[in-house]
Amino acid sequence: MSTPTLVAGIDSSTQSCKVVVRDAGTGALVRFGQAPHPDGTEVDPAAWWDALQVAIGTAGGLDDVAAVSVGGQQHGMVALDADGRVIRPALLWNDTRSAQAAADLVVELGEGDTEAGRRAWAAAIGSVPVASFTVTKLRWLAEHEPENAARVAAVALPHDWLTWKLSGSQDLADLVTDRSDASGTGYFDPTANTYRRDLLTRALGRDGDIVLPRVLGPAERAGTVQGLATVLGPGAGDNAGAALGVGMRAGDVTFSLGTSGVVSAVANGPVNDPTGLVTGFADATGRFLPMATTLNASRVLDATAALLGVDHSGLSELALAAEPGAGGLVHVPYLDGERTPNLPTATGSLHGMTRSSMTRENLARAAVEGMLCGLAAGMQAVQEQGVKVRRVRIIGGAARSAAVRQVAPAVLGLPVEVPQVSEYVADGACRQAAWVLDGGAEAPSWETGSSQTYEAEPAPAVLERYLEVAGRVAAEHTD
Ligand SMILES: Nc1ncnc2c1ncn2[C@@H]1O[C@H](COP(=O)(O)OP(=O)(O)O)[C@@H](O)[C@H]1O
Ligand SMILES: O=C(CO)[C@@H](O)[C@H](O)COP(=O)(O)O
Repeated sequence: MSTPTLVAGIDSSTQSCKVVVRDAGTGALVRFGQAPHPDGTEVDPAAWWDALQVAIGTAGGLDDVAAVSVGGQQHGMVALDADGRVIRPALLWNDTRSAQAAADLVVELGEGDTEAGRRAWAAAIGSVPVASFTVTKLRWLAEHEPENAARVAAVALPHDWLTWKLSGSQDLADLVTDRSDASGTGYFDPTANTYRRDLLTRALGRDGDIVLPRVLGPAERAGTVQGLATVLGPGAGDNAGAALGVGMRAGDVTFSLGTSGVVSAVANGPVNDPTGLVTGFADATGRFLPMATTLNASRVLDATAALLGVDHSGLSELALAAEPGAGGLVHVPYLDGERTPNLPTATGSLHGMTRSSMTRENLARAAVEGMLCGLAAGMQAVQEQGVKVRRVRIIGGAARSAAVRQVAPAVLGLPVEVPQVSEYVADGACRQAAWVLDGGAEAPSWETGSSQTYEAEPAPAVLERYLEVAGRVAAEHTD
């Protein structure tokens, strides 16, 4: 029997680094490794590199792997000096300190008119920047750390930087990225497929000498891993990686429940939503990936489980023992501020507390419902951009929760599919690596694993009540 050609995919996500090794021909899983990332919203990229080394080691190394691609958390600002050194810890997608910078950039582009600014940004880059976007972090740097801003010679994203590190190059000119991740910077137009250097200059206050990673095509080679023959793929933002991993087609909507909660859909044409609820990012195949992203998903369940002194299965049992609507308890889970809706200074709140509603079961249920309602609202926003929903699938760490699987169809009023547990971002990166080797017009098709469909009696009152309470919370946090 001949030895299979192996490919590897990396997901350098918020909480950990995962490495998946698969058979390039069939997609069968061969090896896996994972290592944790430090907590916090600013992280020294060296910690990602260290975690990647551990995860690669656990996954049996890359020596026998023909190609590898890196998927990674989007938007994080990796600022490099002229010698290729990291200037300061990277500000992550969930760091909200640049919220004022985002508001300023919007109003400036609108020449003093916020609504005009939103329209102008949506037309320029397909999205209205909020604190998550790299462009706002650069403005924050220019305002708060001018000595660091003056040293910036190149700006990369987490996946770009890891790809570069794997190549062993220290030359800024060798930095590469892909269209999906570039589209989350705030200075890339995914329709024209060009950087908007004017917007970068507007943010950083410096002229066009900053090196930006070259944007590779969906299956273009980025070189090889240092010291090995392993080909490097272009990589992708994690959500575009997941879309490739789960095999999303038009009409498929995916809920990714990791640290972030993401509702995404594949579209053939661009989306330019001036409300900012939907970001018009690119996917990893040459299409588009409209998304609505919250700052609060799996960690809402983590925090509630810790509060109740249970593990994830205990939290599920409690939540499923409560009635839909949690006895009137509504959890608006803005525990880390919020991005969609854009309420960076908001905090979480519990409404409807009475002596009868304040049970452990209702607290657990309200956390699950609150997290899902935030995403249901995101799905409505995506639909308002003309996306037709054929099916909804749930992936990511919190998709393992029995309560999430069973409550989601009730909250959404739709059946939901849960693909078999897998690391879909790393799987998508693997599939991209196989595509790079194969060089075909489309990514190679792999046998998809089984999935389970969950149905429930629709409970529209849960979302209605959540939206009413969330509207009041938003009003408290809006000037
Ligand atoms: N059975 C479970 N129920 C709910 N949440 C879970 C479960 N298993 C893992 N998680 C949560 O999923 C998260 C990790 O998921 P992941 O998609 O890897 O996140 P990220 O991509 O943000 O790093 C953690 O917050 C973890 O506690
Ligand atoms: O900011 C976004 C998307 O715009 C997030 O989806 C990040 O890309 C992080 O993803 P996870 O690590 O939580 O999966």
